[in-house]
Amino acid sequence: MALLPVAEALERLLEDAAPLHAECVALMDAADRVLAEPLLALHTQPPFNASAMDGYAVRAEDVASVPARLSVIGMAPAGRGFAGTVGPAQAVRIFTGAPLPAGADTIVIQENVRDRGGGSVEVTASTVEGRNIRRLGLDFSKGDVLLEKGRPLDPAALSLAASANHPQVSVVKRPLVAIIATGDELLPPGSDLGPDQIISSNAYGVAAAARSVGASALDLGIAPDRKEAIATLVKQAVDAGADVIVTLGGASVGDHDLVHDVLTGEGMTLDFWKIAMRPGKPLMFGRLGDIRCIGLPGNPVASLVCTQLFLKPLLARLGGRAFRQDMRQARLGAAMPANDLRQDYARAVVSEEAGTLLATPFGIQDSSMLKMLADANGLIVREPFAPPAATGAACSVLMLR
Ligand SMILES: Nc1nc2c(c(=O)[nH]1)N[C@H]1C(S)=C(S)[C@@H](COP(=O)(O)OP(=O)(O)OC[C@H]3O[C@@H](n4cnc5c(N)ncnc54)[C@H](O)[C@@H]3O)O[C@H]1N2
Ligand code: MOO
Repeated sequence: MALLPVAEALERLLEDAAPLHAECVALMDAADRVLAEPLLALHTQPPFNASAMDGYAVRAEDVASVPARLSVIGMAPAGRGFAGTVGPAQAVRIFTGAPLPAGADTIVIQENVRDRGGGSVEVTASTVEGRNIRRLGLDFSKGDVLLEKGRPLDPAALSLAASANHPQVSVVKRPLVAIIATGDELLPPGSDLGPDQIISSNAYGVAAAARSVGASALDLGIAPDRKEAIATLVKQAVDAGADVIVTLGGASVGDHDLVHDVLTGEGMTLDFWKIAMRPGKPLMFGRLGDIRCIGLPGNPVASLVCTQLFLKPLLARLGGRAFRQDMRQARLGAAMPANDLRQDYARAVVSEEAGTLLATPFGIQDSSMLKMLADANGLIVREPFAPPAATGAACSVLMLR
């Protein structure tokens, strides 16, 4: 099978990826979820003309010239409006958030009022009509579209939804990604390693990357290199309702690379396998009914680079979220040799020097080396067959953090 260009692979992966179905969640549990439909105001806010200050509700004409004597005829705290009407030379003691009493048109702040005793006050500074009043509907009116479909529910959006009287909201289901590691040599962190064994690391980074774009991750553990063992975990993933099954390792061409056979045996239709990319060549993609299956290469760096390039955009799309790689233009901090047919993603340290980004690739780019990936903050992207590039040449960088 010829190696598929990266852009084409991504296009095929995302081809019909649309937001998953909607579900209703309580507003208190809706943080960072994505609205599945526009959110409309169920009422008008404020629902009445309200005082914006602590002070006195008055008629502007009574305080046009100061000092002005007024008699206080009642009180209006927030939550308990004054039932009567403010007449000439009268005032109502009022507090922030209380409804404006009938007859009053202005709030004088208490700092500008002196208590004269016997229910009488003196206004010491003139106030323009309508001052310190929050008008009915100042914030929004019933029926207004307050938040668009696709909006992630950040703190301001959540409080707005609450103030528009929504106890729950319709949000896009979080995509569920089930992760299956494969390999006889793998043991979980914390194990005593035998002579032929290594620690299984890939699932941790893949799960974290999935969660960073709003997906839920289900780690199904490690299957040894036996078809039945891998098939058992694939069935568990299906039973768990996974939207995406990610396998780790076993995607290449070795005799123990069984993932393809198992997945097709379970009914997967292969879309593509092997792409023109380094690291990440053995990437596999197929569909098992509605479930998307991504076979990530076992080499740890390859699995995380493919996660960044393919899994994150897919999960974001299924979760109704926008996703964009953070691409920057930089100068090379070291010369790079001519490239072959695979698009290269070279781990690099990107720093800013006098307003220009400098991207310096690590000398060794072995795709087993996690320390170097953790030390890198960007990937220099080199097109297939790119000619040698000198220090200082322009380059594209995909920022990782
Ligand atoms: N003859 C060829 N050999 C290889 C090719 C090739 O084209 N022809 N491709 C190489 C490339 S590129 C990669 S990447 C690897 C990927 O192969 P697999 O996806 O089949 O991965 P495995 O063979 O299972 O494992 C490779 C490597 O990674 C380690 N590994 C696997 N899973 C994990 C895990 N969950 N956590 C940590 N490390 C893991 C595994 O022990 C191996 O060392 O194939 C090349 N070979
Ligand atoms: O994906 Mo493999 O590790 O290209 O190196």
